[in-house]
Amino acid sequence: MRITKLTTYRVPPRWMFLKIETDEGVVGWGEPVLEGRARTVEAAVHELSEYLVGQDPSRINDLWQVMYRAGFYRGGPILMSAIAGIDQALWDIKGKVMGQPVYELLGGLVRDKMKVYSWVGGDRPADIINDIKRLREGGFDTFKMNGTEELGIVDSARKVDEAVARIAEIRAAFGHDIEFGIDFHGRVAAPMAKPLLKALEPYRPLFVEEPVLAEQAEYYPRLAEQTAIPLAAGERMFSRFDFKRVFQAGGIAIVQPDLSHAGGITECFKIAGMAEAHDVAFAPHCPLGPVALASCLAVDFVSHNAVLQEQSMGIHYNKGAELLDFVKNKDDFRIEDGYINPLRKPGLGVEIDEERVIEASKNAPDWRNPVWRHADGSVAEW
Ligand SMILES: O=C(O)C(=O)C[C@@H](O)[C@H](O)CO
Ligand SMILES: [Mg+2]
Repeated sequence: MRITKLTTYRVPPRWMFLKIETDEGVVGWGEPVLEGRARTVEAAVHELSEYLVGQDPSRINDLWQVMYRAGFYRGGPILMSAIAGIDQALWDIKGKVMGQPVYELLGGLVRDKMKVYSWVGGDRPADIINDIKRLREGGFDTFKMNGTEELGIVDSARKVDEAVARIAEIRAAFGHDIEFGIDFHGRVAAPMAKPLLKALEPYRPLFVEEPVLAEQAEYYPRLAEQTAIPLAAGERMFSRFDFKRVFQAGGIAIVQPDLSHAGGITECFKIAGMAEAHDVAFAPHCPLGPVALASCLAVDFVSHNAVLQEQSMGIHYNKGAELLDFVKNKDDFRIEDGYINPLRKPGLGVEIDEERVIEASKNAPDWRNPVWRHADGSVAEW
């Protein structure tokens, strides 16, 4: 079998699908995308296709190493997102050729179902209580929300109190009948992470995500020393080589690589293993589409330390399309009592509605995250 063609489709809300075709008619789908930089990743995918067309798609490990190493420069969000989507599509092809779901090719199930969580509250954490009430009716009991709005490198006790008040309100409304992670989303600088974590401590969130920006990872062990709240990070780390420093330094209790940003299934399966060796939980980041989610699940179902899976149903970013709009086998993604079952069809287990993808790709938006500014006009982390 040989790879014959790579086709990319940018689609709403902010995703991109990759179709890899072969000379034997087997097709694989991937989701190479970096939110807000879809066209850049698209260019990277087509540059990398020079290594792929004419090659045997079954040699995923060799193709991965060529894509990672042969271009001299490596790593980072763009190249690793491009490699990620290509890797996903190659695993999809391999599973279809062998008539097996990807998790079988990785050694089989370690669990019967996977716990998922849902976002509440949007960019500016508001209306969280009603969101939680609505989603609980759908069987969810685990959530994630933004912890703050814009926050200065050093900011007021009032801002800290506002952030904490929202969390206190949730605990007052639901007690510990629900669990939630608080995403600092890179908005909190090191000087404010300390007081904010301290003030949140009494409410015992399930985790605090990106307590500081990934480029400030040296603060993770220091912050972990001062708080019992499990710290989580990973969506802005892109390979084993980024994560190894975090494992060596300690401080992170949950790693959250994104299967569409961190080199795909081949790379994230290895990251999950590194995490397990360090007694760190694995909870892939996935605010994206169905192929990204299916790729996460393929690794979740073979990783003992996989604990939680993000999924984007109803997420505030999904304007113009929802998680399963481009999927034919929607039922396979059913969430019951906050859990999702393995996707048992061969490959990644996603049946893409190609006609719908092609139609939607004709006027795909160039999604961008907002540019936030502080009161003084300086750029604020979004
Ligand atoms: O889902 C999360 O945890 C996020 O922090 C969302 C963020 O990654 C946006 O997708 C960036 O555009
Ligand atoms: Mg996040």
